Amino acid sequence: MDSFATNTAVFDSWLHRHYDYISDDIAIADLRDSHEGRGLLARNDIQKDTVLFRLSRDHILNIRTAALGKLKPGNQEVLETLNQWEALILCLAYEMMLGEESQWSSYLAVLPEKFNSLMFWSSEELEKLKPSNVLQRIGREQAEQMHSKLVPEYCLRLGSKKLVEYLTIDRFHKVASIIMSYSFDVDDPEDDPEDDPEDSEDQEEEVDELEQECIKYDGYLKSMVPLADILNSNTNLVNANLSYENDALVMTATKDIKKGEQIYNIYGELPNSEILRKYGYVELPASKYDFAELPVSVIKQTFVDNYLSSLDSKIRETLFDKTAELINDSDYLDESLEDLEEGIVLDSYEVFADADVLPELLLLIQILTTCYESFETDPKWAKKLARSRSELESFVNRCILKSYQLVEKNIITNRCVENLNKCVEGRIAQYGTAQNYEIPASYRDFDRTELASIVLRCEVNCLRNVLNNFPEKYERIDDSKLLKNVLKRKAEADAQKHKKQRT
Ligand SMILES: C[S@@+](CC[C@H](N)C(=O)[O-])C[C@H]1O[C@@H](n2cnc3c(N)ncnc32)[C@H](O)[C@@H]1O
Repeated sequence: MDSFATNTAVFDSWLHRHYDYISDDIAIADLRDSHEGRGLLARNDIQKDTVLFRLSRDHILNIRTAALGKLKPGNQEVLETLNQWEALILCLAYEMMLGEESQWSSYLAVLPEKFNSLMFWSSEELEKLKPSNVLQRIGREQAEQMHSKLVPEYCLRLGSKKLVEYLTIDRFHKVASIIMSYSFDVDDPEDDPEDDPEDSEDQEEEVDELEQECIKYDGYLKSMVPLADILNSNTNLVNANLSYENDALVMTATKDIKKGEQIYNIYGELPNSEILRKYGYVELPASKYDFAELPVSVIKQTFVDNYLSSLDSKIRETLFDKTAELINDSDYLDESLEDLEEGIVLDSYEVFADADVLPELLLLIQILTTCYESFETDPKWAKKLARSRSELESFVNRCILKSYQLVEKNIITNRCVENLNKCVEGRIAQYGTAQNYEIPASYRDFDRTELASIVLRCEVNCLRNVLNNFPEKYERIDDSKLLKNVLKRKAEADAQKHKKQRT
């Protein structure tokens, strides 16, 4: 037996000694051949709704059960002032430091030592993921800040000098990555809703944002759940679900499962970029929840490049920035779109594989199209607007109003669709050769270049979907009527001016 198999066997016997119930129809399997590490397989046919295993809350690892929480009186309270990540990192690192002495040593032995998640990619490797926005979500700096907050101060407050030495930055990244890919957010049975500051108006103002970020007020505990975390994930093949009962956690089959089939959980409705970032693998041929992102910078470039070519590029950029700022500050949109707290001008817009274009993206493009088609009718006037905020404001507000009234009724103009497509094409062009990468049909031991190419190609597919399958629910109309409407006042003012000049 190699150490992989020995560790599995020791873990399996630990599970059978400690857990309330484990069905004989499931077994931990060695899936290294298909590059999935360990996983859970069905040994016999399993019917939908069958309980696969049940484990008591005493055997999950979190601040309430971990040795660090019991090391000295008051540790529970100190841990509760931290956020979920900080507290569980300290608790899990402490168990790892204890090694054989840890109550979870058989479990710790089956946790990974090597990682493919993005935190462990070099900067050259990360370059291969350009232009995906996933690069903005790696969080190395935040992790380093967290490390300097916890080590040495909190290790010492919790009474462990040894943990200061043990928890080097490299170990910290490993422990954090294990938590990222293995932990569950389990409701906290000890949570007293009365303690929740959001429920008490008097307390609400006293508790500042930082304090609210601590475990005390969360109502759940980030926890390591042995066996539940042996399940691999598949957004398309998911056939099991973990539910939380009062004193136990229960894994149940959500579909009929055939003998020999793998039992899959789902780690979240995540696109391949996020699956790679957090878990270090990708799904083939795609995740059910894939999306790409259309940055507002691409929208700006598209409008700046395609309109008002007779004006200086600086003026064109200023005009876009001011127009976008006015759309962002619009009181009318604020009131009309109560659900959209952040407004419609975002840093980027998610473009999903199999869903409609986000309504806020469509509305933004329709408003910009109405503004820019109007500007194009009189570039000199547009140049003047770039300098006069009040004049630009009243015109942009008119475009907002008229565009909103259309989009609200699922009507958009032909030019709006053209502009949306140009923005999407502009984004696709940023993917360079990844546009044509062929996603392999089956899993093999992908290197990081291949993993990056798969993520990029999945994003391109989402973008192409907009070009090829624009939702039919939108009626398309010619732009002329809308333009005439928004330009009515300008036309009247222009006519007045001409009249004056003639007399
Ligand atoms: C919660 S663990 C699942 C158990 C894990 N396979 C193990 O051997 O410990 C999550 C990790 O499993 C692997 N994994 C999960 N689902 C996978 C899949 N569909 N394909 C490949 N690897 C997967 C990834 O390495 C991921 O970081």
